[in-house]
Amino acid sequence: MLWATRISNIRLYQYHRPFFTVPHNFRTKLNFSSLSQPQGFCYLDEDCDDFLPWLEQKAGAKISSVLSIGKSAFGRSLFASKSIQTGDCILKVPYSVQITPDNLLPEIKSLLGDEVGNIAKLAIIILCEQKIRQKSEWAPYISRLPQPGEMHNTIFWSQDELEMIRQSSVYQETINQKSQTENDYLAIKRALRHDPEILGDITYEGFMHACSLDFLNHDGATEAIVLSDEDKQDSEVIADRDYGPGEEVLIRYGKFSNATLMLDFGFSLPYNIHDQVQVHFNVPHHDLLREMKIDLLQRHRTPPIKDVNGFNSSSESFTIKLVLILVS
Ligand SMILES: C[S@@+](CC[C@H](N)C(=O)[O-])C[C@H]1O[C@@H](n2cnc3c(N)ncnc32)[C@H](O)[C@@H]1O
Repeated sequence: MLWATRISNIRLYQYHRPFFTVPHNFRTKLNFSSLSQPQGFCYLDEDCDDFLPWLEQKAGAKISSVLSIGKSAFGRSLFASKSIQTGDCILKVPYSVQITPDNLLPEIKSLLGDEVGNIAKLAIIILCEQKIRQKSEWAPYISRLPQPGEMHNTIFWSQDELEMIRQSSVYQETINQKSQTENDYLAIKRALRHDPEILGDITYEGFMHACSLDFLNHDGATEAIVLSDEDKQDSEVIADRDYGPGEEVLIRYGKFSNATLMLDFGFSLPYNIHDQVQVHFNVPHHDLLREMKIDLLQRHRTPPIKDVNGFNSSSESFTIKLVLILVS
């Protein structure tokens, strides 16, 4: 599902997805952007030649007449197949070909308690479809999902790798996310214990992988938007500028810091205009400069970008864009 993304506030790829796997309440405005390929490389992905025709047949409507699926340094990507003008609708995806928690089979839905959230429900759908392989009505999408080794979100990092970021807030967020995923997995196993064949031998690793499926390459520096229209029941992508044939077209997952991109999507950007660092300070009450330090921190803090992870803040935690050097 080349363009599927786990879209949370966005999420999703983010995540996140023609045939987006989208928790319904996560459907939101998407911003679409473009990065020209300075190296001019655009490899068409012949393995995906049948994907758009399949999707259009399923939707009973044209999805895009100006995009092709290709490969770039970011993996599978979208390219302009012909000239595109600013304001053109590049992509129109009816809700009917977007996987959402509503696609969960009623017999499974009725077994799950409220504690199972939308991302976990999407994971169950993906696992069920994977289980029936070519019989799945989503097979052309499911078979193109990234393989576990291709995913670099921090929840897939080994403990040794995580140790390298222990000082960062991403470390704790990763631990929290792992524990949430494990709780979801156990809740699902409990709920389906009387019908174990529904999911087959679902392992925690398989579940974790399905939970993280996102599809769409990201460029954070764009103001162009795509709207999901509840009345028209579709999601549209509007070009924010002109494109020449062969230029890569990217979506903005959200105004995400590198910490969030690393946590949720497994990459970070060298120049990220939305980057932020959350710093926890402990300014002791006996510190003679306490007031001055707190005042400095208050004045230079920046409102944290509200993103999908909701990195926790406390009165002693400040989100800054500038590096402050405090000398006591
Ligand atoms: C939603 S998928 C997009 C499709 C993906 N390229 C593929 O081959 O299936 C998201 C993944 O694409 C890659 N990606 C997307 N945007 C990127 C970027 N700006 N820089 C590096 N990797 C990116 C990351 O691996 C990310 O986890």
